[in-house]
This record gives sequence, structure tokens and C-alpha cells, in this order.
Amino acid sequence: MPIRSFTIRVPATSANIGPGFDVVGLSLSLHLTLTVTVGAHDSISPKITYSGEGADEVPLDAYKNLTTRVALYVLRCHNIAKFPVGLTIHCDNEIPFGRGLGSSGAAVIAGVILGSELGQLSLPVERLLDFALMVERHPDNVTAALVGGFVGSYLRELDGAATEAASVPLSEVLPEYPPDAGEEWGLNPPQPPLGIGHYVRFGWSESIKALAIIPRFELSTAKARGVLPLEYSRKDLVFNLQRLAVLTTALARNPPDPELIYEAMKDRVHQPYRKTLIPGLPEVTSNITPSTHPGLLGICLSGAGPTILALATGGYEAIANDAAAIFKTHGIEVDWKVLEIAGGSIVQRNP
Ligand SMILES: Nc1ncnc2c1ncn2[C@@H]1O[C@H](COP(=O)(O)OP(=O)(O)OP(=O)(O)O)[C@@H](O)[C@H]1O
Ligand SMILES: N[C@@H](CCO)C(=O)O
Repeated sequence: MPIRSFTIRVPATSANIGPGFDVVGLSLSLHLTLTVTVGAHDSISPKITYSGEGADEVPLDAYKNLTTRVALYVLRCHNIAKFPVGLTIHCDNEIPFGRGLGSSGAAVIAGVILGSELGQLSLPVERLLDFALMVERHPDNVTAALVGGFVGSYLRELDGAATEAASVPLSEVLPEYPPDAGEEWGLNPPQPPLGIGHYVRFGWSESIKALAIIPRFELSTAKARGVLPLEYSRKDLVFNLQRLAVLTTALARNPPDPELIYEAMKDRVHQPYRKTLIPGLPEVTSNITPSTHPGLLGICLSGAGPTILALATGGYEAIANDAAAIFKTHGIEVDWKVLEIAGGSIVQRNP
């Protein structure tokens, strides 16, 4: 079999951007890069190596690693029961785990693209998104990681049969056990319904950069979703809807208006509940304002946290240092990075 090789590059993402809980996402210039070779050895066991963020904790067993499990799910849905012979994958990761920068969304998108490439399936973007949404069930991170930019998305209301197909437990989509020696998983995994997710890309003012202030502790998305209520008051929902409607256009305007954006990035749906898990969050978002910090446009929790996302046109160091000082009073150390808005996921097939 001839050797073939390709590279998959997927960006980090920040979800919510204040009021857009589970709705909006922004792709950022930190990447998960997979360098893949097929046919380089004659073993049926994929060889995975890993460098960068998460290298000390990520499983290197292809039946346990999130990216390769997702790829196998895509393959099994296309009547391909196993990885190709002689598969090697090197993952180089710049996206810190469990910080609200979309590491799991990037791993899932890398997995669906990997499955499509390994099976030579040529899946269109819409179908890649369907597969990703069977695994990560809120569309904000995965959509922005796949298509890039500042993106809004919704999940289509499905009919009864499709709802059932899309609601199967994650453990059936991605079995958590390796097949026994000499066995393979069956070829009857739950197929994603067609057209689960839909999205639109908003405009973005090129003058705006994203400052990520990253506390040195992990907070799993599952835990940060566990503190949210099941129901909200009409007042709080209207508060968020009003701001989100303004925000999606305000971030495309030149020059961006700090007063408008700062207010439009406030939230009453997730941040007030997550402050118990992120000491210092309310002080950071209320003490650092466009009038105290020229250049700042708005400030919020990035995804499920604990990272703080500040959108700004300058003054990055002062914003970061003052946020760091607030976190320090709570005993939390942070790192910070100024990031660009990134393009979407790309595959480069090597000659
Ligand atoms: N490159 C990767 N390869 C394999 N598994 C990964 C990779 N990146 C993340 N993961 C898995 O995802 C987990 C983190 O997911 P989680 O949803 O809790 O946080 P996050 O995606 O970083 O944050 P958020 O969803 O708020 O942006 C890691 O602990 C790890 O199990
Ligand atoms: N919208 C999601 C993003 C986390 O990945 C949340 O805030 O829980």
C-alpha cells in the first residue's frame, strides 16, 4: 500500500462571549495539529505520539483517545470497522485542557476530519458538523473550530425519529472500551441525523484582538454546566437576548464602540452561577472597564471558564496585569496571551 500523509490543523475557540451561551463561538490562534501517515508500518495498532498542552495526561491508546475514538466513530458509520494498517499520528497541541478555550471541541473536530480523511470519505462541512454534534452536544465551540471566525449556530428541531437518533448516550456513540483481541466493534453505531447544526459567520472588526487570561487550574465543562439552573426568569433571558442582538453587529463595526460592547458582553445566564467555581470572576468582569483600561471593549468568561476573555484594541498588558492582581488576591496564578481571530480547520494533503 502506498504511504499517504496529511496534516489537520484545528483552532482553539472561545464560546459564549458573554450573553451567547451555547450560541456563539470565536476561533482563536492556538492550534491542535495532527500529522498523520498511513501505511508507514505494518501493524494494525495505530501509533500515537503527543507534544504540547496535555501531553502528560492524554491517552495514547487509539481506543481511549478522544480524537481517534471520534475518527473511529465516523469510520464505523461508513462501514469501515477499523483504523487502516500502518497508521501513525503525531498530535501537537497549543490549547490548554479544561480552561474554556475549546480543547475538547478541537479534539472532536480533529477526530471527525481524521475519520473523513482516513476513510477517504470527502465529507462536506455540514456533515462533519453533524458528526461533531453527536459527540459535543452544544454547537458553539465545534462550529467555530470547524468553520472559523465569529460564528452563531443553532441546533435544528428534529422529528421524533431523528431526535431519538441524536439523543443516544455518548457511550454508545463512542464506546469506552477497546474491542477484545481479535474482535471489532460492530458496524451499527447511531448515525447522526442529517443537518443537525446550522450556523452563520458574523463580521469582525480587524482592530479587535482577544486577550486570554488563563488561570492555572482546570475546570471541566461538565462541572461548570452542573452548577447552572434548569430554568431562568423572563427578565434574565430578555437581558441576554437584548445584549446578544447588539453584540453580533457591534463587534463588526469600525471603529468598535467600547461603551456599547462592554454592556453587550454582560450575561445573566451562566456567569453568575459559575462564580462559585472561579473565585475573583465578578471582580475581574466589573472592575476592569473601558474607562479604567483604555483599549478594552468587553470582558467575560471564556466558554465554561476559568479563562477570562477580554476583547480589546490595545492596552492588553494593563488589562492582563490588573486581572492577574485580582486573581492573586484569591490565591490564583494566571498566564495570558494576546490572540488573533483564526481561520477554520484545514487539511493539507502532503505529496
Ligand atoms: N487534544 C486532545 N486530545 C485528546 N483529548 C483531549 C484533547 N483536548 C482535550 N481533550 C479532552 O477534553 C478534556 C477537556 O474538555 P472540557 O470540555 O472539560 O474543557 P475545554 O474543552 O478545554 O473547555 P471549554 O469547552 O469550556 O472551552 C480534557 O481533559 C481531555 O480529556
Ligand atoms: N457554551 C458552553 C461552552 C463550553 O464548552 C458552556 O458555557 O458550557
